[in-house]
Amino acid sequence: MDPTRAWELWQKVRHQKPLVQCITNFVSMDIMANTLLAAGASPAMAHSAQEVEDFSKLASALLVNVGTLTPDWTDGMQLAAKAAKQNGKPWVLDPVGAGATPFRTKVIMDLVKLQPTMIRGNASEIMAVAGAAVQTRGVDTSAEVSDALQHAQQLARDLGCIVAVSGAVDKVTDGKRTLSVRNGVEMLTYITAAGCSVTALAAAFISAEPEDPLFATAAALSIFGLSAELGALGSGPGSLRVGMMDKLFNMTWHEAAGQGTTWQSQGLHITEDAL
Ligand SMILES: Nc1ncnc2c1ncn2[C@@H]1O[C@H](COP(=O)(O)OP(=O)(O)O)[C@@H](O)[C@H]1O
Ligand SMILES: Cc1ncsc1CCOP(=O)(O)O
Ligand SMILES: [Mg+2]
Repeated sequence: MDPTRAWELWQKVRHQKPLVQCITNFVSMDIMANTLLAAGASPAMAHSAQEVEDFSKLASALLVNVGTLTPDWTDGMQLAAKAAKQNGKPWVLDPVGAGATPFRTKVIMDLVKLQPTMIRGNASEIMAVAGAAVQTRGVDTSAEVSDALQHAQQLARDLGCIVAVSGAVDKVTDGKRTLSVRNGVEMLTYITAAGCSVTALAAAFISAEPEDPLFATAAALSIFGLSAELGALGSGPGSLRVGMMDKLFNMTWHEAAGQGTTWQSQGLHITEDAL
């Protein structure tokens, strides 16, 4: 696909500066908020059941992430998702560690019933949400994207939502069409909360392109991945975090289009899979 559309959507996000209401885990709060800010959105981390419904009126999108789950957070998650639906705001779910424990899986499946606009997880998380047999290790994947693809497509059809499976090549599907995103670096798997952050970025992108959440999700994954490619300084996860954040802030059109970089970057790389 021509990178122009993803780039223009990004500029729309920057122009609109959507407020993304984030109910997320303690590990990810900092990097997620900074990812949203660097890319041009506006984060607000607010999880109390006392205020999530009021926040929903202000926000352009909601992210729910179950990473560091405790029972006192689940009411806020449910209320926020219901309020987003009622207010016509997109909401996205990051089912961190789905399948790892019965408590976590039950909370996730109850949230899934509230019709998220998009679910993004790694391969084993998406397989667990789809009810497939998978041995979840924790929050990192124990499966390959190829193992999860058919489950993701079925899940998307069953729920009528977008499902994204991240990994070396990300797959984003509505159950009929599937997009592949070939951006990112393997070193991202050594940065905690990279997946959490890209899910939040997708919420921002979907709010700016609500009529095409499939493409908006792929665009967010592609931009996040390319920022990591261009920002990787080569020495390790610490510098990748910094370099990636800088590229989310200052990536140029030439870099997005894969032109004029000093190495072999192809730029934003989204393709549609053959049926
Ligand atoms: N092997 C890889 N090569 C390139 N990019 C990757 C790889 N694994 C994950 N990514 C990227 O890292 C980000 C987080 O994905 P992932 O590690 O699958 O999620 P999680 O952190 O939730 O387990 C995504 O943008 C994804 O595209
Ligand atoms: C390490 C950890 N533990 C609970 S949540 C969390 C962060 C997971 O982030 P990600 O799924 O993006 O790697
Ligand atoms: Mg994750």
